[in-house]
Amino acid sequence: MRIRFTKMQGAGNDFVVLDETTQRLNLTPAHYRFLADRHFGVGADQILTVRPAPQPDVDFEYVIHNADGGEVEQCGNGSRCFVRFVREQGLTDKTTVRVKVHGGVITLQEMPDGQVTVDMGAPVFDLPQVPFAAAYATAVNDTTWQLVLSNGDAVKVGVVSMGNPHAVQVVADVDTAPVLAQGPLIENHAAFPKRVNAGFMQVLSRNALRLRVFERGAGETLACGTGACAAVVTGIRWGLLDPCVTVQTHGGTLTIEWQGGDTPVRMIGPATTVFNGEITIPDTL
Ligand SMILES: N[C@@H](CCC[C@H](N)C(=O)O)C(=O)O
Repeated sequence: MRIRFTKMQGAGNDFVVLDETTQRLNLTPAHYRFLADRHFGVGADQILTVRPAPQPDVDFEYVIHNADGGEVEQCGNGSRCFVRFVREQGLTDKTTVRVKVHGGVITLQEMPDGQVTVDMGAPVFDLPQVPFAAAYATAVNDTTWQLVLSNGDAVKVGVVSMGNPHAVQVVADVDTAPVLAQGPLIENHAAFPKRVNAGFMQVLSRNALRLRVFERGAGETLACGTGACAAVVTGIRWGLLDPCVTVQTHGGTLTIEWQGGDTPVRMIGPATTVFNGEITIPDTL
């Protein structure tokens, strides 16, 4: 099967974007893994598939698959690339677009300077909704949990859903933080029945932090948009951050705003088309 795709990136978190607005491609998890493969396919952290609106109050739906082929609920950097894609491909001329993803409905706005602003909705702390199984952790206080990892490390995390699950910890220095050692152990910890994205944040000031995220189903990425939202929300709850924070990642900078409570998290960041292409998916997959 030969398919067209667009390669995009947002702060270095990279995507293969597929257009299913007129016809379904009927791809399998093996096909998504092939597209994401950096040696045999195109290479991407996630595959984004754009579909027609499934309900009257949105403009489109898009579906997210991680590099491991699993379908997930939300993708912050991907959502900015999604809106750039539908505008560049002539699928809409709106600058404000509402889209349904598995994790809810989000609103995106392309700004005159090319940045994209996303209303990510309110963070969810209700443990069953994250989902988080508290029986496998120890409560430190109302907003902090201690997890014991299978290598014996004990880590203190904030747990939040931004449509997808996140566990965030504070580290002294992201450059030396044990992201690759602890990331997979946190991702697969029994407290997270759907696995989790593991964030490591270094607080620089009340308005700036550095962040690395070991993503569920993708490993460490250059940036994670929902991870940036989760880190800022956690830092605000812990009294470390003010409502507007610059998040520095290995792939670029995002601005995250949250006024607390049930208010939505706002994310501002870049979205770039890298190239358009065609690829043959082997029949053997
Ligand atoms: N890179 C994304 C998050 C993609 C999904 C995540 N790996 C998950 O499994 O929830 C972002 O920018 O938010």
